[in-house]
Amino acid sequence: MTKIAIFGVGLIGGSLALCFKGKPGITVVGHSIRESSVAKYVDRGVVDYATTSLREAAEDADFIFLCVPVGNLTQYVRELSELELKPGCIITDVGSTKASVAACARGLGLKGITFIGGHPMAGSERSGVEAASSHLFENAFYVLTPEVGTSDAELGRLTELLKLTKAHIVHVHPEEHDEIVGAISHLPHIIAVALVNQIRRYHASNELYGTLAAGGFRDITRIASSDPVVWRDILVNNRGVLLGLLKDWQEETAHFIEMLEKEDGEGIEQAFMESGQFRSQLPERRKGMIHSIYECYVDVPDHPGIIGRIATELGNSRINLSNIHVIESREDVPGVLRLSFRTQDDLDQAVDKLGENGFSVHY
Ligand SMILES: NC(=O)c1ccc[n+]([C@@H]2O[C@H](COP(=O)([O-])OP(=O)(O)OC[C@H]3O[C@@H](n4cnc5c(N)ncnc54)[C@H](O)[C@@H]3O)[C@@H](O)[C@H]2O)c1
Ligand SMILES: O=C(O)C(=O)C[C@]1(C(=O)O)C=C[C@@H](O)C=C1
Repeated sequence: MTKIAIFGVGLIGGSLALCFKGKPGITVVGHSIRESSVAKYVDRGVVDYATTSLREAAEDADFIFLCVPVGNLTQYVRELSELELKPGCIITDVGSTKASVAACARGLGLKGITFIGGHPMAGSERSGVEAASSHLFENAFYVLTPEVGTSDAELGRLTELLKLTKAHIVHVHPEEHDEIVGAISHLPHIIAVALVNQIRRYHASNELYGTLAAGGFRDITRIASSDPVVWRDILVNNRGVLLGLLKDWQEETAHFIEMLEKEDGEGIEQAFMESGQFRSQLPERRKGMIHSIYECYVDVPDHPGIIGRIATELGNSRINLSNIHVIESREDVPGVLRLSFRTQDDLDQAVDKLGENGFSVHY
């Protein structure tokens, strides 16, 4: 029996657990520091069993996945290195930064066990085990950061196991990872949050800002709803890289200020042309968990029963709703529901159906 221990069964840990659980010869144990979380992991059927005991989860595990916020990773690697782990045990992590955890493991000079850093390039603005999905990693890239001394056999064992995620494994050096992922993931999160907070301030004196915010604003700001603690840790951990990237970002915005001051329409056109060309060349991710792509928003009067009514309308028409999320439910404003579907067809049918039933639906 292969025992896999998952520390932190949230969005990423829970999704990995779902990829492994129920596969022949595999037992998945979840670890949390909180009793209530342990019960939740088991209730939701994400793991075979769960415990708050670090020792019980780790001691006879073949693989240990650290899926806690980046700020807690090195502490776990240190604590695990002090335990009597199963010989050949592989410890890996899923943290969004790689240099610090790799340096920590390297510094410990682990004997009889191996640390291989990891980072699945898939996720969501949602968090917690409630958001976990066995499809999250399908067709995504999954970075591993093996060291010079990592044996091919150990790397092969982890790679073989990760086939269950249906992700594509790539090997990247930890420092190079942090530079690149800083640019394509961490910087965009900062920009999204800064933009939303800028508009939030304008909205405070005129609510039309929020009311009129449409597709463009929503498209660029989805990730501004990401988990504050997870992102605090990522940004603080990768601050060296990010400070450099933010200086470059200031240059980008300064360039726009200059073009606007000079009424340089040609320059603006050129900037849009170049960005559009580059973006269209990016490889398209044929995502397994496509539900987040097919979404619409429904304005709903704030009264009980409306979610049930919408779900029933769609169910009666055999339209498969994959997720429903209440975005705003204060008493003094109309609520907004975000409905997610797995296919464009389901989305189109839902928009028609809800429109026919008098709901105000928008993308
Ligand atoms: N969210 C994403 O899109 C994404 C994508 C790839 C990798 N990651 C990385 O995955 C890791 C987990 O992120 P997530 O999005 O699954 O977050 P999450 O909040 O959904 O899950 C985090 C888990 O860690 C536990 N936890 C929180 N604080 C803890 C602490 N102090 N000690 C022990 N456990 C603690 C939580 O109970 C939860 O089970 C992070 O390192 C993150 O950088 C996130
Ligand atoms: O799709 C999202 O919501 C994500 O934020 C996923 C995302 C990203 O920025 O692409 C976020 C953090 C990760 O470490 C990897 C992937």
